[in-house]
Amino acid sequence: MRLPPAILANAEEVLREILRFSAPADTTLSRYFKDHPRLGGRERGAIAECIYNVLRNKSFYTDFSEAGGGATMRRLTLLGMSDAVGVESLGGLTEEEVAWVERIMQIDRKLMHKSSRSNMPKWLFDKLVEQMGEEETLLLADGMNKPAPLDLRVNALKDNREDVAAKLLEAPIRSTPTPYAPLGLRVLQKPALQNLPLFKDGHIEVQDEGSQILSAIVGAKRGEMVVDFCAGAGGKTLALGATMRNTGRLYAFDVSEKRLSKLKPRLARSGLSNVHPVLIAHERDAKIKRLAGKIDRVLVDAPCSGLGTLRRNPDVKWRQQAGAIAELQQKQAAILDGAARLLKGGGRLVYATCSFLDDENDFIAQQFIATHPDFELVPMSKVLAEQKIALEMGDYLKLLPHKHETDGFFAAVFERKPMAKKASKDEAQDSAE
Ligand SMILES: C[S@@+](CC[C@H](N)C(=O)[O-])C[C@H]1O[C@@H](n2cnc3c(N)ncnc32)[C@H](O)[C@@H]1O
Repeated sequence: MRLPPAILANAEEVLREILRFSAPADTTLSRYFKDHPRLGGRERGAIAECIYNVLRNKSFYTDFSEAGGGATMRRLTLLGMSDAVGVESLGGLTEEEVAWVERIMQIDRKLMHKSSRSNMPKWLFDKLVEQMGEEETLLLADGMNKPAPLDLRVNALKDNREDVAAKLLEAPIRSTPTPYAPLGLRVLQKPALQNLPLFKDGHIEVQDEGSQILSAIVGAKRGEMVVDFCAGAGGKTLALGATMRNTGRLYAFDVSEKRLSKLKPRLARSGLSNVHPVLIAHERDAKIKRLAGKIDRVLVDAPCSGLGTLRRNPDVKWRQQAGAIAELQQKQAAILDGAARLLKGGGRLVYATCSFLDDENDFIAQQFIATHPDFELVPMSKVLAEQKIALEMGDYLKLLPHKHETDGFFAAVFERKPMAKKASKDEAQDSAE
């Protein structure tokens, strides 16, 4: 059955708003659906897919939508919808529009100019070509333009991967073990999980395999003192707490009360009682100073451009500005420096981002080592071997969708050298402040 013509008008209306890029696309879309309760499930699905198609393929679509007659926004919507449901499923199109869409759909996208083919803003395309070459940039762009699969992490406190897979199958939801993360399951469809007892009782959490790997390389152990410095809504906190088998102390710091408040219901489901959420004002907060030199492991999942999550949030590449990266770098370095003070001798500091830009990754890691002689880099190959994760990496973790089928993630691990007597005394004084 064809979709009613009004759906195109709805999609065009919300697309116009989203392309102003004044708010994240998913926020605008949810609000639009709330304001239009009469839209049914199929219509909502088609509109959402149309919007995400436009965000993923904006350069390609725009090249063709700006030429010819008719309003550009209508043409963008037509292309997004046709890629979503097929032009034959759209009601209310003129013959001319159908012919135009069919013509565009037949174009071999590989023949387009490389920058358009990448569907990225020019500054980002140029930066990536400089960083990894043109061929790799296009592969990355293609990988980032595919929707992400749905990954789950099994809560080892409550269940194991095999049993969860069997229980999911009863639902019936088919899943396969993730290739690298030991507790991950990749779900082959996109089912609603919220009402499943497995979810409500905290046996599973939704978490990209990359994020699970990142939590694993922190290497948190039973009885340790651990800090998740930028905990947000606690995706990685929950994984760390379970790795610690609900023992020791795990501090979840963040400057955002709103984000930390989202951790609470997740904590309740998870069964963890070793987690202590702490709202901090900034990375030099007195609450942090009290713990200086006392912590075994610190994860800094730093605020970043978020470009590694383009599979889920394709609007990020259009919303992010080239100039914002320098500002982020300053913040990243400051947070890392603040977090480093927490570690005891022999303790490990993990710096992570969900970005694939060297500026936010290698650069920050190298700058940290150059300015912190009391730390040394632990090669990622060593860290991964310790965790028995079968991934080949050099000094750093660099996960990319076209290579590992995960979001884009970066991580570097530093170990604090055993502290000299004087340094320990200084830290003790710090912590007394
Ligand atoms: C990439 S997000 C963290 C995501 C989270 N770890 C997770 O797994 O869901 C970065 C977080 O850093 C927080 N943040 C920003 N500035 C900070 C600061 N100075 N100290 C601590 N956290 C900060 C942000 O509020 C945000 O929640």
